[in-house]
Amino acid sequence: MIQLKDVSYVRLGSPDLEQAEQFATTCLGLQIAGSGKADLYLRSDARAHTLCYTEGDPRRQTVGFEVEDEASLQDAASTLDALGHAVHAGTAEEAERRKVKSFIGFRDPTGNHIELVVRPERSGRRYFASRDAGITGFSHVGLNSTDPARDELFWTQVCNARVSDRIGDIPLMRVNAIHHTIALVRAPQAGIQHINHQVESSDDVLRSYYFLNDKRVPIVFGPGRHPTSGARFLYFSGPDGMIFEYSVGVDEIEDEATHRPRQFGFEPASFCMWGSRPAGMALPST
Ligand SMILES: CC(C)c1ccc(C(=O)O)c(O)c1O
Ligand SMILES: [Fe+2]
Repeated sequence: MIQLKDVSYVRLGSPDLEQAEQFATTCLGLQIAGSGKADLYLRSDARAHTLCYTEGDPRRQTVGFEVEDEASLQDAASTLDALGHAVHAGTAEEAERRKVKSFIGFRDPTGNHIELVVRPERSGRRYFASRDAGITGFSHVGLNSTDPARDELFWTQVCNARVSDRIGDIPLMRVNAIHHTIALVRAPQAGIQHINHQVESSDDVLRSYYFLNDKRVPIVFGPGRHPTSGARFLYFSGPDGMIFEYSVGVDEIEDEATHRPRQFGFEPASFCMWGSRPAGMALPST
């Protein structure tokens, strides 16, 4: 069984790196960590980078997850290969571009590009962004799924993710004590459904609501509170239609052995207990 330790980074293709940089620094509140020929690296926490915009097709979206060590990576490659997933062994140059020691790439059953990485770089410098959004770190992703039940089996039985809760057929899955690191949301094709950063306080969520409104950044859901993780949240859209979420107060699963996933109905109250309705996200709004 593959053991995922944490989500590590997201790589997003973008035709306009300048626009991506502008949004990431002045709206989202990330810090530029450097740039390569066609790459823009951004930080949100102690890691060297957690988001990389790379010049190109915005449909090219990848999520990286950390595994323990080189032996675990090789085991993962064999497991995936045996299950019929084409596995790409990252070259030294590709690993350098990802600021990791080594990695493999494959697609999940929906076709999402996933990378497993060993020894992602950390930074000796403190994360310090020019816009103070209160970000404490990159925390989870929503992944599109053409068949959430099938993909849940892949993530739980092959990658050792555990379901913390379900909303309709959306599983919220953890890979460590944090309530969820991956959510699978039904969609017609592969892609990243949203990217979550944790912020320090509810004040940060509400401050950003007014700040982003002022900047004419489309707010697509919230401010609100998820009954599942308990987090207060705000979703807004960025370059190439990518949805970003700030949230604070995500539960931790205290007892791994006894936790039983709760089933919530596929209805607005299961996504927000305050009555906020999603607009511009493919979620139930009535
Ligand atoms: C996939 C959706 C929109 C969702 C639902 C619940 C939570 C949570 O409990 O924190 C999320 O973070 C979500 O993104
Ligand atoms: Fe989320």
